[in-house]
Amino acid sequence: MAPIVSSGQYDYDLLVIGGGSGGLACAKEATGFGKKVVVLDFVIPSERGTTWGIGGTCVNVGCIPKKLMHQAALLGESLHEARSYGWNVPNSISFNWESLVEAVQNHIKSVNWVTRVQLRDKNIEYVNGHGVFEDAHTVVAKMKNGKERRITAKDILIAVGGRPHYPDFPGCKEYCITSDDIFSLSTPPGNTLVIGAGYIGLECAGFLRGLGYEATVMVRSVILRGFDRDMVNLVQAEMEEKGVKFLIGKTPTKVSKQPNGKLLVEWLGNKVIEQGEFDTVLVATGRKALSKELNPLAAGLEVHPESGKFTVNAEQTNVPNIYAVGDVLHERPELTPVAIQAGKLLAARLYNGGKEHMDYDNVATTVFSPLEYGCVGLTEDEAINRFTEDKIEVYHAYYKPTEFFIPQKNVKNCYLKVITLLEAPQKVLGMHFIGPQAGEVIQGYAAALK
Ligand SMILES: Cc1cc2nc3c(=O)[nH]c(=O)nc-3n(C[C@H](O)[C@H](O)[C@H](O)COP(=O)(O)OP(=O)(O)OC[C@H]3O[C@@H](n4cnc5c(N)ncnc54)[C@H](O)[C@@H]3O)c2cc1C
Ligand SMILES: NC(=O)c1ccc[n+]([C@@H]2O[C@H](COP(=O)([O-])OP(=O)(O)OC[C@H]3O[C@@H](n4cnc5c(N)ncnc54)[C@H](O)[C@@H]3O)[C@@H](O)[C@H]2O)c1
Repeated sequence: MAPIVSSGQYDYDLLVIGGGSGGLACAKEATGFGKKVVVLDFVIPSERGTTWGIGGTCVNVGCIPKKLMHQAALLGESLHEARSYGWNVPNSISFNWESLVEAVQNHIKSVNWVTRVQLRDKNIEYVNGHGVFEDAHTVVAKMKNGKERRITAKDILIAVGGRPHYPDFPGCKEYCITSDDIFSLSTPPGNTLVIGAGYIGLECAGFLRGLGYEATVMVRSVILRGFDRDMVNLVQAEMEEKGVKFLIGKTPTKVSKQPNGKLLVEWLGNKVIEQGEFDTVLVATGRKALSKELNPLAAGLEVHPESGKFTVNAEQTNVPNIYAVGDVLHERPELTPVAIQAGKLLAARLYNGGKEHMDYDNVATTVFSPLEYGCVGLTEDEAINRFTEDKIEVYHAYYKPTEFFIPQKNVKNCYLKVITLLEAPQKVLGMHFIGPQAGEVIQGYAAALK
């Protein structure tokens, strides 16, 4: 392919900071419209020293390894169930953590490699450097070997995502791991305490238990804040039946290492300090945007004082030639399809006369708990608050997967809840589904709410 030349006074038409879901989607689309594009991607090692290749959070330390470990746990469950379907499964089935990590990491490396090939094929320049603003059209890429490169561009896209947040208590950064480390952990995690009861906390505790490890979730206030309460209760019930323990209303205060190598965790519960011993402590207390590391002031960029994220209007920041997509946006869902769609639509609007804007409402999402919970639209409480109770109708259905009966699996946590609006325009306001493959199923309904 002939090299693409930039159309103006700058080195590039578009400079993308962050080679993750949103940045790569926008870069690939823009180059398809004949624009000269450069992508900067750089991973600062985690507190434990973990690092990874191009592709961002989803590919390296997010959706992909998480989904693979979730699948490994489901397979273990199926192996045991297979006996009741006539399979002669030996009594001593064993699991090897190191083999799983190797398989997962090999898959990630293949995705990293394919991404680099795609960038080369599409004539997108990839710079493995950490981008820092010098002014609104100039970014300095700082390489691992200390070298620097000044790059100018007409448009700049910020797609730097975020990294795990560490709560402030003694021993946290020193002894705890995060989702950045779990998928490449070289030794089995053993008895694990997961601090935080959001998506990551429940998903990690779920697959660790499924792989045979003791797993405890420490919950500061509520499990899965913002999700439908009836459904969350079912997710919790299912996880407890599978052996996950929940410590509710507890806040961690200290982690220290014992002479035997175990981690002693202290927490505040019922006004007294309680404690427990674990092999691994995984912190999953939300994520922090990597916006301040960009030196945003140098470009005149404003960040939200509380979230530290960028507030945008149609993905445009307060500086007209600088845009942002993905996890770095204030009050937008931190989800891969959201980052990808926003990046693609932005490129189409900037470089191909596109008119379509990103719709951040009614985004389908799934919590990959052992029994998956997929949902789209409003929760029952949100629907009542918005429309009042007499204007909505809520349909409840227990769903009994036939395949659960032979191995005598509990069917009572499989559930479907649909919330509808009775008055015009009479529509579905929310759909919530817990059951096998809920993640795949619910995606198909996202469009139904439009
Ligand atoms: C454990 C886990 C599981 C998840 N599971 C799901 C899921 O099942 N489904 C789902 O939809 N979402 C999931 N997510 C969320 C999803 O991964 C993110 O929403 C998505 O990756 C955000 O994309 P992004 O482009 O905004 O940023 P990212 O994918 O995070 O990419 C940003 C990139 O920019 C790089 N970077 C940062 N600063 C700079 C800089 N100054 N210069 C150069 N490069 C820089 C980063 O190192 C990174 O490579 C999960 C997240 C985690 C942590
Ligand atoms: N399946 C998916 O789509 C998926 C999976 C994983 C992550 N994600 C995305 O990544 C984002 C981050 O996930 P997450 O689980 O880290 O965040 P989250 O915001 O979902 O949950 C954070 C949890 O930590 C708790 N917490 C916060 N500070 C604490 C403290 N100091 N002590 C104790 N508990 C504390 C919160 O109460 C909450 O329960 C999510 O918002 C989601 O958008 C999506």
